[in-house]
Amino acid sequence: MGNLSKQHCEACRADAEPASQAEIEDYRRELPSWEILERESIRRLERVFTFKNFKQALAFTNRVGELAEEAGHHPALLTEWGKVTVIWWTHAIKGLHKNDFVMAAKTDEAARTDEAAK
Ligand SMILES: C[C@H](O)[C@H](O)[C@H]1CNC2=NC(N)=NC(=O)C2=N1
Repeated sequence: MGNLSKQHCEACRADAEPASQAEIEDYRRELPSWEILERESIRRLERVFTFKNFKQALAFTNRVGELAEEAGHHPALLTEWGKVTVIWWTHAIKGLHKNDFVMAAKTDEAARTDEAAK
């Protein structure tokens, strides 16, 4: 297990460097369940978490929302019955920054300590 989840987000600035391909490959070794998808010409990190019901999915959504507020870095969250889709990207650079990988690792950690998440 690496240390991405223990790191902190830097301020999101429009002139921030996007993650390089080599960095992305390196970070993804710690994030095997995340996919990189391109939507509307923006690369994003996406993972689906599953739950037994809507209530557990909503509780996890709120936990991820708290992490986002603590970090000042915010995901797209789609809460459905038994399922939460979490998508990270950096609005300021319309792409992937190290912050997104740090937040994906924090999301995984939240799921690991959440009995209900699969
Ligand atoms: C002012 C405020 O910190 C910025 O607008 C932050 C808020 N949260 C953010 N979240 C994400 N994912 N990308 C950003 O560029 C971003 N910018």
